[in-house]
Amino acid sequence: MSYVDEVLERVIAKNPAEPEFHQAAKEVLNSLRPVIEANEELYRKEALLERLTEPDRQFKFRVPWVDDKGQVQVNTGYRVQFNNSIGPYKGGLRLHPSVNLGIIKFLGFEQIFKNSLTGLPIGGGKGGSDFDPKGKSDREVMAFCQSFMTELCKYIGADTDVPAGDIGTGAREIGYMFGQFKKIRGTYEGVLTGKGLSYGGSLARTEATGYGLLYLTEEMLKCNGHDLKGKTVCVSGSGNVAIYATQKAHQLGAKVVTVSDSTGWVYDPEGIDVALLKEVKEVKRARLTEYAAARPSAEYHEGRGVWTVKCDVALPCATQNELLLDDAKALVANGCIAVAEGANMPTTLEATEYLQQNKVLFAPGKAANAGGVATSALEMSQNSERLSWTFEEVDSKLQGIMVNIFHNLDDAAKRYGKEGDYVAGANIAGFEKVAEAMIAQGVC
Ligand SMILES: NC(=O)C1=CN([C@@H]2O[C@H](COP(=O)(O)OP(=O)(O)OC[C@H]3O[C@@H](n4cnc5c(N)ncnc54)[C@H](OP(=O)(O)O)[C@@H]3O)[C@@H](O)[C@H]2O)C=CC1
Ligand SMILES: O=C(O)CCC(=O)C(=O)O
Repeated sequence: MSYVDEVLERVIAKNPAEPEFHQAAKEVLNSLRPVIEANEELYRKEALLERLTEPDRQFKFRVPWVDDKGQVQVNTGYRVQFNNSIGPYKGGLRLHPSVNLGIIKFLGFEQIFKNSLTGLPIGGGKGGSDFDPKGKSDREVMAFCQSFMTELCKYIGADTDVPAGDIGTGAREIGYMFGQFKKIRGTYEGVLTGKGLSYGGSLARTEATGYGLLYLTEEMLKCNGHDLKGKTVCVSGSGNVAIYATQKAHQLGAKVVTVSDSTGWVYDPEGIDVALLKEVKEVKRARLTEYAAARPSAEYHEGRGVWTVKCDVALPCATQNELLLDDAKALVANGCIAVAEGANMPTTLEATEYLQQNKVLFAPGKAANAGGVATSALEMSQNSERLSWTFEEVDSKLQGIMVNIFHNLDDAAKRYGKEGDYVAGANIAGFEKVAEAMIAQGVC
C-alpha cells in the first residue's frame, strides 16, 4: 500500500465520525502524491504525514453563561493547535450550532497550508463553539464570549496562538473576547486579530478575505486569457466574505447577481446593492428577506439555488460542502468558466473533480481566501511595531500577496506536471515549506 493510502487509513481509523476532517485530509494527501512519491523514503522515516495529520494538541472545554432570563446555558468550546512549525498557531474562531471537533480539525488542518501559502510566519490552528450568536442580545453574546475566553486565555498569546474571526465571530465578539483576555491575563498584546481600529486592529482586515478572493480570481482569469471586467458573478453567503467579495467584484467591473443565507437566496439581475446588503446584514443583523423587500429588482427564493443562475464566475462564500455535484453540473451547463472558493472547503470532492474535468478554472479556498489570514498577520506585524499602516498600504500588500500566491501555486502545479490543477498546486506549495521546517526542527 502506498504511504499516502496508509496514512489516510490511519486518519480515518484514529478520528472516527469526523467526515469533514477525512475529506480535507483526502483532498490534501491525494494531491500531494507526486511529492510524497519523490521523497518517500525520507518522509516515511520521519513519519512526516503521521505528524502532519495529528494536531500538536486540542482543547475541549465547558462554556457556561447566563441568558437574559437568568437561565444558565452550557456550550462546548474548542481550540485545535495543529502545527506551529513555521510560526505561532493562527486561525479563526467559529461560532455556529454545527461546530464539533471534526469541523474544527478540518479547518485547522486546512489552515496549515493556507498560512504557509501566504509566505508569512504563521502556523495552523482553529477554534470555536456550538454557541449560536443569532437571535441573542448583545449582553448574552458578551456573557458567552467572556466565559469562552476565561478558559481559552490559558492557551493563547501573541507569540503562541493568535485566534481571529470566522463564521459567527465578527468585530463585536472579538471585542468582548479581547476585553476578557486583558482583564484576566493583565497584558495588552496582539493576542487576537480582527480587532477594532481603536484598540490595535488593522485597516482593511474587515475587507481582506473578500477583496483578496477577487485579487486572486482576477489574476487567475488574466493568466488564462480572460478579463473579470464585464463578467456575471454568483456569490453565495451574505456575511463578511460575501459582502466584501461583492464590493470588490463591482469595483473591478464585474456584476454580482446573487447572495444567500442559511434560509434563502436573492437574485438581483441589476447587481447586488452592497450598501443595502451591509445595512441589512452588518447593521440590522437581519435576514435577506429584508434586502428583497427594500429592492424592487430583487427576487427572494427560499432554500438553496444560487448555482442554478447563469454566471461566468462562481464564488462560494458561505460554508463547507455547499457546492455539490449537481450544482457543479448546473454551472458547467450554464457556461461558467471559473470557481474560486471564498469559504473553506465549500465544494465537495466530487464537485471539484467534475469542474476540473470540464476545464472550469478552480481556485481552492486555502489559496483563494488566504487574504483574511494574511492581513491578520499584517495586523500582528503592526501590533509588534506599535504602528498602524494606512488602508492603501495594507490593501496594496494584500494585493501583492494574493498575486504571489496564485503564481506560486501555478508554478508548483507545473513543476509536477499538473499544469492548471490549482488544487494540487496549492497543496504542494503550502506543504513544501511546512515539510522543510518540520524536518529541520527534528522529531517534535
Ligand atoms: N472571515 C474571514 O476572514 C474568513 C472566512 N473564511 C470562511 O468563509 C466562510 C464565510 O465566513 P464569514 O463570511 O466570515 O462568516 P459570516 O458569519 O460573516 O457569514 C457566513 C454566511 O454563510 C452563511 N452560512 C453559514 N453557515 C451556513 C450553513 N450551514 N448553511 C448555509 N449558509 C450558511 C450565513 O448565513 P446565516 O446568516 O443564515 O447563518 C452567512 O450568510 C466560512 O467558510 C469561513 O470559514 C475563510 C477565510 C477567512
Ligand atoms: O485571520 C485569521 O487569523 C483567520 C482567518 C480564518 O479563520 C481562515 O483563514 O479561515
